[in-house]
Amino acid sequence: MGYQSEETIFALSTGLGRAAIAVMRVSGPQSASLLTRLCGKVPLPRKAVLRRVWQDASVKDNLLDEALVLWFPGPNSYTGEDGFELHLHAGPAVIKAVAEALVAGGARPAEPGEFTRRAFTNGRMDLVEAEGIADLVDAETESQRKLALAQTDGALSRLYENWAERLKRVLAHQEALIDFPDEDLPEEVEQGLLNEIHALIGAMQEHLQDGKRGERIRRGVVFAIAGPPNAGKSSLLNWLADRDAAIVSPVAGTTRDAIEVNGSLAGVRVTFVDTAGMRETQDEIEAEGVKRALFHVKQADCVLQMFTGDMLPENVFPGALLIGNKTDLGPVPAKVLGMSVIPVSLQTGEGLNALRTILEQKVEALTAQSASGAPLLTRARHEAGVKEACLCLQQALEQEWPEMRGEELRLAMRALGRLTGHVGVEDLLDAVFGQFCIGK
Ligand SMILES: Nc1nc2c(c(=O)[nH]1)N(C=O)[C@@H](CNc1ccc(C(=O)N[C@@H](CCC(=O)O)C(=O)O)cc1)CN2
Ligand SMILES: Nc1nc2c(ncn2[C@@H]2O[C@H](COP(=O)(O)OP(=O)(O)OP(=O)(O)O)[C@@H](O)[C@H]2O)c(=O)[nH]1
Ligand SMILES: [Mg+2]
Repeated sequence: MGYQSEETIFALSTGLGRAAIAVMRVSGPQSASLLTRLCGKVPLPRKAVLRRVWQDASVKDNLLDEALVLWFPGPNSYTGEDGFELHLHAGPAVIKAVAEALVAGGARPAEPGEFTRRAFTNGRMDLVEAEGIADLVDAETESQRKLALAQTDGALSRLYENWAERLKRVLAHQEALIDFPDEDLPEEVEQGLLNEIHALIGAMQEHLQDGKRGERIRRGVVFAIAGPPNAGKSSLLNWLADRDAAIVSPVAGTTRDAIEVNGSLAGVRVTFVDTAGMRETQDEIEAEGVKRALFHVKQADCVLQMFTGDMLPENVFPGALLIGNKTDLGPVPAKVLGMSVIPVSLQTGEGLNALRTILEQKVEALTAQSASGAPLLTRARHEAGVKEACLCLQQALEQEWPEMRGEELRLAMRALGRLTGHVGVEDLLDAVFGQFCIGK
């Protein structure tokens, strides 16, 4: 059994704003007495019942609402402790009155992510699965949903746990070599151990090299739109956004600040960043805009490099897609510096369907799952942990002394343990759960 929380917490688990129903969620040791206080008695576990909700049901004082009530006794509930839900009429006054009744009964408002934090502390899920739940709540696209769901289901946890298991066996063999150096342990023990370390390093490197795919799906694929002034970059952004997000004008140097628009392509979340036209300029503000444009070009997963037939680019940004605009005014070459050009006219719409298809293909290529179907790396926290474990294993291979090798193996083990939250993560928890929304 995990620890027992002392405090009973509550939060509105459904969003604010006009709605029919609001779910008030409660968890902690005083749940049963609170539920009795508000509704008179505790219903059967997980059976929805319709009850009147009072400020104090024992004296039928001050009726607050009529609600659907669900009782979730621990330890098999979401949080692992006693809890209940009130499905209320979603008026702000109802919610406020019920919150006040809960406070009067001894509960306090929950911190962001506190329900899931309790689920973690009570051993209902590990840290990677908890992060998956936060991502599932935030998921806006189909690919984000699938990635997060796989993670809540433990696919990524199982990968990390499998490494930790294998490492534990390596460490046990290493300890045997330390404790019985002169005994006749078979030669194969040391060779087998080294082979396994190599295999683990290989698996970790493959996971890391699976690149930024998982992170791209989770955070969105970023396209930066760059090129000289007046090429039609803001016109392209507005077409992609399907609204007037950026100012379009015949004046060269119109856009200064980078303008970001979110959308979805091929079921993937994408961000398009329109930037200032790049040129030498005396204007201080425009120069700052150009600086920011270069920053976004560097950060982007793919650059949409725009130009027109009368000002061909002298160089191409790495991995860029070349877009030749204003075909209505004159032809653009089929190739520039050996690279194919996508001809379009934002004015007439010519070539835009083809462009959309190319962008969808690009997004698919940037986020494609590996053929093995192995779970993807999704967060910088995981990347750092796997990198650290991998580095320790590489250092273990370089140690002459068995004791030193053992130490590096233990450090690798610890790095993996911190990933899933099985060891020494107290310092991490505020950072992980602070990113959740209230009521989760
Ligand atoms: N109204 C409501 N909808 C919800 C949730 C919730 O807590 N409340 N969830 C929460 O995020 C998600 C579903 N997750 C859930 C997880 C466990 C249980 C549950 O009833 N557990 C049982 C034990 C089940 C068993 O082990 O057999 C229990 O509480 O006794 C319910 C929902 C999404 N939808
Ligand atoms: N004829 C024609 N004009 C276009 C086309 N696309 C954009 N324009 C015009 O070109 C001008 C510049 O367009 P913008 O989209 O503001 O260009 P920009 O690249 O964002 O320019 P800066 O922000 O100054 O760097 C505007 O007057 C647009 O209406 C096109 O395909 N054909
Ligand atoms: Mg512009």
